[in-house]
Amino acid sequence: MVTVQEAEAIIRAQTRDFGIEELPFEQALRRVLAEDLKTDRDLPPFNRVAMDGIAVKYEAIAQGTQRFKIVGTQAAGGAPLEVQQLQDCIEIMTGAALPPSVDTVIRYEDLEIQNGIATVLTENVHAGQNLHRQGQDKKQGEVVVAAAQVVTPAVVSMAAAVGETQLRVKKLPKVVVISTGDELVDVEQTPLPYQIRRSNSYMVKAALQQFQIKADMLHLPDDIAATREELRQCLQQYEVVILSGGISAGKFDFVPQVLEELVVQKRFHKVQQKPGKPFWFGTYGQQTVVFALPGNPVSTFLCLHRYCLPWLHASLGLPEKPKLFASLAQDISFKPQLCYFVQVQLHFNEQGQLLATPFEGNGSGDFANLIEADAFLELPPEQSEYNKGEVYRVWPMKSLL
Ligand SMILES: Nc1nc2c(c(=O)[nH]1)N[C@H]1C(S)=C(S)[C@@H](COP(=O)(O)OP(=O)(O)OC[C@H]3O[C@@H](n4cnc5c(N)ncnc54)[C@H](O)[C@@H]3O)O[C@H]1N2
Ligand code: MOO
Repeated sequence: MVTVQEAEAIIRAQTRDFGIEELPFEQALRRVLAEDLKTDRDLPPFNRVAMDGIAVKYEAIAQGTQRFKIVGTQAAGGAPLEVQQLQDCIEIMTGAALPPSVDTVIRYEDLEIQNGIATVLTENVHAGQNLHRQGQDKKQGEVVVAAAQVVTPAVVSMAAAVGETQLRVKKLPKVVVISTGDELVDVEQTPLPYQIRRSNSYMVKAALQQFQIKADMLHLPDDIAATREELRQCLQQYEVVILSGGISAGKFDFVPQVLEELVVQKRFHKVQQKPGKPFWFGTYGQQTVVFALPGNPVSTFLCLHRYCLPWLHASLGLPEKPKLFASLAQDISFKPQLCYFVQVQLHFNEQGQLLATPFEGNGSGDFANLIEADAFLELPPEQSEYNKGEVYRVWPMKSLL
């Protein structure tokens, strides 16, 4: 049996690189960017008018001019107009490129316009106001989106703005998610009184969809020959195999034995933790990584979030996420010499501290509890009493805000 930290390090040492592919930027959402995006022009590319109103020479305002003759109107997208006289102005719209002959924009709310004359109603006009200056945000050639980050809607908009219509992104691995056990029926079927619906595999598949991975699904009956044959094929076809169930001490728990027969190299079996103690991890050649997760749904869920998703994150070239910590909101005791991943609900107090209130449920079969729990708090095995106010690492399963 390995410790949680050993398991983490062993898995981390098996980080893979799935390569790079090119995609139209509109299809790249939630993929991991594999190149820096640079601007082809300054941002903004010209002195951009930020308010609808008039554009004037500030010199006229400084000399006390309040009435300006309107000599033209410039819409956004229009070529810049010329303003020659000090008392002249143009009407100009948000998004227009400020002509070089003017330098200050006064918004309509501070004006009265009659018969082609704009009268300034405020004393409060500053040189260069209401402008978004050329290159103020980024200079031409500067990196606007660094590689190794997830493509978000903001990244898509930036790709569009700089004309990067094809993006280099990290390739996704081919993944199969496998459920095991004769008690499980597919979700379309009506279970007999002693059967249940498969749910783990859908949970794993859904978690992978966050990375845009479209995993295949497979179910294995409690039959050693079928398990062997199906796993043999999966090891050839997939880069990641995620199983749930069939790995502990039961008479039909064939998975570890079959994996070893198929020369999957066992990296560990059993982790000093609760839930998820029977977790099995191995590798097949250089290509395939096998996560055999315990079947109890909370155990599957914990192992997926604590080990598989961070491995995937690293394999896709994303930097490690900052560690999060929370303060226990009440005492809790746990006697076994195991790292206890206790389910908690989280909230921030008025001092901005993150507090974790244990929300334990009925053990690793109680996945209804996961709906209301926000996170797992990682309580180290050296202790059996954990006191209110002590700070521990927290693994959120939902957005914190
Ligand atoms: N004698 C021992 N028995 C058990 C031990 C042990 O150390 N000695 N460990 C227990 C622990 S801890 C866990 S966790 C489970 C893990 O067992 P398996 O990984 O072999 O999982 P199964 O026995 O196949 O299933 C356990 C449980 O989970 C349900 N399950 C499985 N797959 C799914 C799925 N896809 N969707 C929904 N539910 C699923 C299954 O029906 C069982 O109820 O073993 C303990 N036993
Ligand atoms: O570790 Mo098992 O996952 O406790 O139920």
